[in-house]
Amino acid sequence: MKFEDLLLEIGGFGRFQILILFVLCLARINLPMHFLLHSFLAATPSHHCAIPHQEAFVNLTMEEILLISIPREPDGTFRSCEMFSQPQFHLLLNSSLQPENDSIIQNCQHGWVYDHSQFTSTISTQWDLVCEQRGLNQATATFFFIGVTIGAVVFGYLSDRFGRKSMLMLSLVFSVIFGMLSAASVSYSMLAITRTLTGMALSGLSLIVLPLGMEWVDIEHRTFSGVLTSIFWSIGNMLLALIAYMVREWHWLLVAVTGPCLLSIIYLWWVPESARWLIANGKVKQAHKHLLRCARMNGMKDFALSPEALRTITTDKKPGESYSYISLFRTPVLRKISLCSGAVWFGVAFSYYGMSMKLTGFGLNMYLSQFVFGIIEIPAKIIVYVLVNRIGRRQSQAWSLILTGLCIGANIIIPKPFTSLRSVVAITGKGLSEAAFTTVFLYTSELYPTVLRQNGMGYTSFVARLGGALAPLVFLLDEVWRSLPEVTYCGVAVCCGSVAFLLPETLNVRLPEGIEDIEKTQVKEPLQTSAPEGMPLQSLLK
Ligand SMILES: O=C(O)CCCC(=O)O
Repeated sequence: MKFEDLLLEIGGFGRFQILILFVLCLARINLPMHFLLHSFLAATPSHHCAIPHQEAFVNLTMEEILLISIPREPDGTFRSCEMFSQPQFHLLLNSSLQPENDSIIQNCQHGWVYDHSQFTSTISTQWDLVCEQRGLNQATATFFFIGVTIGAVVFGYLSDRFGRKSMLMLSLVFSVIFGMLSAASVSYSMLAITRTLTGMALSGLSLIVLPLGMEWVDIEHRTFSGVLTSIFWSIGNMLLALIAYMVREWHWLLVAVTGPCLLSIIYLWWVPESARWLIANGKVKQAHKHLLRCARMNGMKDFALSPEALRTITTDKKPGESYSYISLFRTPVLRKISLCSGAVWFGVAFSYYGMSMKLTGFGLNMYLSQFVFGIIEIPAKIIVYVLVNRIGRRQSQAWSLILTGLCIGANIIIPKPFTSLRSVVAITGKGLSEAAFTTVFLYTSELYPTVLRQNGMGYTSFVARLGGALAPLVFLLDEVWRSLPEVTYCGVAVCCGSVAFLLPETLNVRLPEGIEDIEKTQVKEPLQTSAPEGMPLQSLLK
C-alpha cells in the first residue's frame, strides 16, 4: 500500500490539511522580510564630508559654507566623498571659478554628515559604510546569503535525519535569537556575524515549510498548495514595505521583522510532524496518532490501520539505496541536466535579488517600489501555472528569464527622466523574474528522478544561494562604469535563460523514477498536471 492510498482513507485535502497549510503559509511570510531587508537596513541617505570649525564661518549660510568646502559634480550637486583642503572663499563671488592652486581635493577627513529626513539611522550611517567603506555595506547582504547557503546544506540533512517539525522549530528559535542579537549589534563585525547566522537559521524555515505541508496533501492538490504557499512569499514582500515605511531606525527595524518569527513558534507548535517521514523512519506509533487526528478532523470514518500495519506502507525511500550529490553528475544525461539546471537556478536567483535590491531610480519611492514589486508577483505566479501547461516548462523557463534580462537591459537605455516608462519596465521585469523563480521549482522537480530529486533540488538551491550572495556585490561595479551592474544582471539572465533551451521538456512526460529512466529517451505520457507523485512541488528545495 502506498502512502497516497492512505491519504485517500483519511482525506487528502480536508480541514486538517487546510489548517496545516494556512499555518505554514503564515510562517513563510517571515522569509522575504529578512531576505529582502537589505534595501532598507543598509540604505545610504545623501551625505557629504563633515566640515571642521564651522563656527568660524559665522557670517555664512550653510549653503555658502558647503560651497567653499565641498567640490561639486558637473550637475551642480555636492560630492559625497570629497572636500577642499582649504576653504575656497573666492567661489562665493563666482561659483564657476576653479579651486585655488594650492588647494587640493581630498577624501573626507572628519567623517560624514547625513540627511536624516528619510531614515533616522541605517547601518550605513551607524558605521559610515560609505565611500571607501561602501563595499562593507553591500557585503552585509552577501554574508546573509552565505548563511542561507550554509543553512540549506545543514537543514537539508537535519530535516531528513531528525524530522521536519523539530528542525522547523529549531530554525525559528535560532532565527529569533540571532535576529534579536543582530538588532543589538554594537559593531559592524557583530552585525555581520549575527546576520550570517540569521540567514543560516531562516534557511531551515525556507526549506522545511513546503515539504512539511506538501507531505500531508494528496497529489491532485499539490500544485495548488505550492502556488498558495508561494503567494505568501509575495505577501511577505508587501508586508516588508509597510514595516520599513513605519520603522525608520535600523535596530527597531530588525526587531520588527524578527518579531513575527516568535509568533510563528507559537502557532506552529500545533502542526504535526510529517506522517510520511515518520513512517519512512519507522516511527509508526507517532504516525498513527497524527493519521487518526487527521481522519477525525476530516470527518472520515475512524482510521482502520493499526500502528504495526503502517510498517507495510511504502514511501518514496527505497531500502538499501543511497545517493549523493555526486550521483547527479555520474551519467551523461543527468550530468547535462545538473549543469544546465544549475546555471538556470543561478541566473534566476542572481537576477531576482539583483532586481529586488534596486528599489530606486524608477520615479517611485522605495517603499512603493517594494510594495509593487511584491504585488506583481501574484499575477506572475498565476500566469506561470497556466503557461507551463500550454507552452511547456522549457519555453516558460527560458523566456521568463531572458525577458527578465531584457527588461533590466531596457532600463539602461531608457533615459532617467522617463520615470513612468522605467517604472513599468522595472515592474514587468520583476514579475518575469518571479515567473522564472516559480517555474524553476516545478521544472527542476520534474527533471530529476524520484531517487535523486531531493539531492537535485539541494544542489540547485545551493547554486541559487550563491547567485543571491553575489547579486549585492555586483552593485559595486558602478564604480567601474555606471551601467555595469545592470549590464551584468542583464547578461547573466539572458545567458542563463538561453541555457534552459538545452534542458529536456517535461510536459506530458512520465515522471522519471530511477536514473535509468533519465538515461533512456523520454516517454510521452498523459498530461502531468501536478507535482511528481510522492514528491511535492517546491517542497524539494534542499
Ligand atoms: O527562496 C527564495 O529565495 C525566493 C522564493 C521566491 C518564491 O517563493 O516565489
